[in-house]
Order: sequence, then C-alpha cells, then structure tokens
Amino acid sequence: MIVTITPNPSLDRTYELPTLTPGEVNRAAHDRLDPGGKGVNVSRALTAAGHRTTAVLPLGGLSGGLLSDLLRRQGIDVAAVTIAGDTRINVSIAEDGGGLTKINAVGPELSAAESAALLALVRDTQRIGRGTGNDVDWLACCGSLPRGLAPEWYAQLVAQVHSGGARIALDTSGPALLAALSARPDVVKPNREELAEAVGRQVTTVGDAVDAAGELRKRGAQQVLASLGADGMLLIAEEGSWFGSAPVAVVRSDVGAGDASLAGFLGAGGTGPEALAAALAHGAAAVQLPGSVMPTPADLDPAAVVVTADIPLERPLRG
Ligand SMILES: O=P(O)(O)OC[C@@]1(O)O[C@H](CO)[C@@H](O)[C@@H]1O
Repeated sequence: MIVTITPNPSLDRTYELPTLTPGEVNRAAHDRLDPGGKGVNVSRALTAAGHRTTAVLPLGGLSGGLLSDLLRRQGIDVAAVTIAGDTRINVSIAEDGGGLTKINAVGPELSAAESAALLALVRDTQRIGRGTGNDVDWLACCGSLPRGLAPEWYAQLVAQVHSGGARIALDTSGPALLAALSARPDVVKPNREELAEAVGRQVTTVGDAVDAAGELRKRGAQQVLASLGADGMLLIAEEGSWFGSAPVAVVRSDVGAGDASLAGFLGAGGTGPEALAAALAHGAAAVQLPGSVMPTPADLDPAAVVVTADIPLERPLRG
C-alpha cells in the first residue's frame, strides 16, 4: 500500500466565475470545498483508482475536523496527529478559459512535540502494515513544510522510511527539496519552476529540464519525474530517460493535477515508461475536472498519451 504524508494540509475552497475583476465584489457562479494538500490529493487519487492508501497528517481546530470528515466521507483512511493550531484554508479563483488565482495560507506552526509525533506516526503506520498484507511499498511526502518544521525534516523522514524498508517519493520545493536530496529519495517530482529554482538557472527548453533533472540525480535523487505543464513530463532515471505528453483541449482547473500525476505514477509501480504514461493520463484527466477533483479510471484516456525515449531536447517550453 501507499502511505502519504502532508505536513501542511488544507481545506481547498474554489470559486468559479467567468472573469475575476480585482478590487471589486465578484460573484461566483459555482463554489466547492475539497480536502487539500498535496499528499492528501495523492491519497484521494489513489483511492479513486482503487488502491489502498493511508493519509498521515496533522489536524487542528474546526477546519481540521471538517477536513477529517470530508476525507472519511470519501473513504480515505486517515492517521492524524492532533495539533493546537488550526488547519489552513486555501482559496482558488478559477476563471472561464483556464485562468487561476490561488491564495495559500501559511498554516499553523507545529511545536517540537507535534513535529516528532508526526514522524512517529509515519513510523507506526509503516510498522503496523508490515507482514499483514498491508506492507507499505511507497511513502509519498508532499507539499510545503509548515512553520516549526526545519527544512531538514523531509531528509529525516526519507532516512526513517528507508530504514523501515519502503521507497519514498518527494514532492516539495526550495530548501526542503535541496536538504532531502542527499538522503536519496527514490523519486522527486519538481515542476519547471521548482527545477529552475533548485539548479539556480532558467529552464526554457526540454533539454534544460533534462540537464536540471540530471543535476538533481547527481545530488542524490534516484529518479526525477519532472512536470512541464502543458508541454508534458520527463522521467530521468538510472535505467533510462523518457519524455511524454498528453494533449488536453480545455483546461478547467490545474489545482492538484501534479498530485494526480504522482498518484498515477506510484499506482503504476513508480518506475519506467509505463508509470510515466500513467502519470500523464492522470494529470491530463485532472485538469479537465473542477477544483481539485481527482480522476477515476473512467476519466482516463490512455490512448491520448505518447511516451518516447527520443527526447525533443531543443523544444522550447511554453509559458
Ligand atoms: O502550500 P503547498 O503545500 O505547496 O500546496 C498546497 C496546495 O496548493 O497544493 C495542492 C495542489 O497541489 C492543493 O490542494 C493545496 O491547496
């Protein structure tokens, strides 16, 4: 089974409207509330695809209670540390035609005891599964670190999870990503901006992304699954390198699309071109759904996915 950990989860409130007019009262045509946070979304997508998963997370306040209820209603197994602070609420404003404005709250500050309790809960979840048919194959740790957790927190987690015998997928950015690389995560999943930030130079072509991913591998990442938005995804690993794309006619909301991709990748084994194709199919399906709704197998169109080892290095990236 696949365990996810989201140290800074959220309730995601989405407002859909034709056009956002800043500085005025805008009235939404539709609104929705989804459980959020990157690891939470990975668990939602895995559950939608019929995989066993547990979402480990800190929860606090009324918002934390609501997040827990929403997850249980969606049939997601939750293992939570109760914290003193309030779980954050993030807001997305989705305009017709694909424009998206997102405001992510900073979230609660975790105490040293709460931070240690979270690491202990991951260890227990991994230990309890062992030998019961629920062995943890992968642990996906995703999203920003809340205040109170040092940038090295993910590095500590990678070492702990490896010593318990599971593989680890890491989707984070900035100092937390850089600090975790030397602990040799099995896969990291940066987007184009995160790749550029990590290597300290611009990424304007597919070839630039390949070079940046190669640098992350040199610094310790075993595989790099890089999402390049509408241009596709790259998988750079010891066994080989592949590029893939999955064209989408109309983007409705790309919130959580990267999380859906990671779920597709891990659900398909977490290595090789078939897993990359599954990641692309999940990401393409997710952007066509409202808010951060995660795709079910019926939403996927695997025939639209193209994966090749012949990487178009010179191709410029859009946007
Ligand atoms: O602030 P972070 O942790 O970087 O990102 C949080 C978040 O934007 O990521 C998910 C989409 O990937 C949303 O559910 C959530 O609101």
